[in-house]
Amino acid sequence: MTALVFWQQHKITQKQRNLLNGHGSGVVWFTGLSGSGKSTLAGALEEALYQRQVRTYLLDGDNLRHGLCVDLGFSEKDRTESLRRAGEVASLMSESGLLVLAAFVSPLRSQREQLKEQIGKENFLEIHVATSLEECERRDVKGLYARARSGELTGMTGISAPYESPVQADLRLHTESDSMEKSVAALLQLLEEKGWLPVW
Ligand SMILES: Nc1ncnc2c1ncn2[C@@H]1O[C@H](COP(=O)(O)OS(=O)(=O)O)[C@@H](OP(=O)(O)O)[C@H]1O
Ligand SMILES: Nc1ncnc2c1ncn2[C@@H]1O[C@H](COP(=O)(O)OP(=O)(O)O)[C@@H](O)[C@H]1O
Repeated sequence: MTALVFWQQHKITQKQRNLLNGHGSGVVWFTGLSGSGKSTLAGALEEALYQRQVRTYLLDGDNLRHGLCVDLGFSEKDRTESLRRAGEVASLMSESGLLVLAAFVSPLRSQREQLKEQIGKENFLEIHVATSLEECERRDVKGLYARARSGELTGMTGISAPYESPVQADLRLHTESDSMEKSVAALLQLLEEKGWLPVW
């Protein structure tokens, strides 16, 4: 069958937008159990970047599920589709020149590999928020673990659905031993090494 849609190559590139902004762009992808600290750390990093005059956007799984992914649940198939959509949005935002922070459980290695492919390895940093299940359950920020233990909630990541830790994350954060400030400093250093921060 002959193709019906064609890729339109436009003139202004990501690199040119980066030059205009004075900083690089890409996707900083936070993965970890519910309650591990993804949103908190991504939010703290975004504040630090704002102070450095870096243009950002924070994509949060919980928020996207109110709109773009409202039709999807938490089966493996639905999670994979939700992550694919989030990956497309993150990729477009990164191309547009933003430094995108993405906070999603993204539980399976195959899903994260897919995201890396979709977004492009050079535009992607994988951050593992490596908080133990015991600690996430102790925090139980949203009461989901209690509901999962009582049997009211099925398919809860870490309890009745799998979480596969990254083997080679670009950075692993330990919220049980390290302060938020220390984690944000490590993230900023990684972004500096990647060349995404302003040079001034
Ligand atoms: N079964 C189950 N498992 C895990 N999480 C659940 C579940 N049901 C609802 N929630 C809430 O949904 C948030 C995770 O959404 P994500 O889009 O990040 O998940 S995923 O990447 O598609 O796995 C997650 O947000 P965070 O706690 O911020 O991780 C929960 O608030
Ligand atoms: N060092 C730390 N870094 C990040 N979060 C921490 C830390 N210590 C305690 N917390 C707490 O852990 C909880 C993490 O919740 P949240 O950021 O919503 O996690 P997630 O987005 O992964 O579900 C918050 O209540 C936060 O205050």
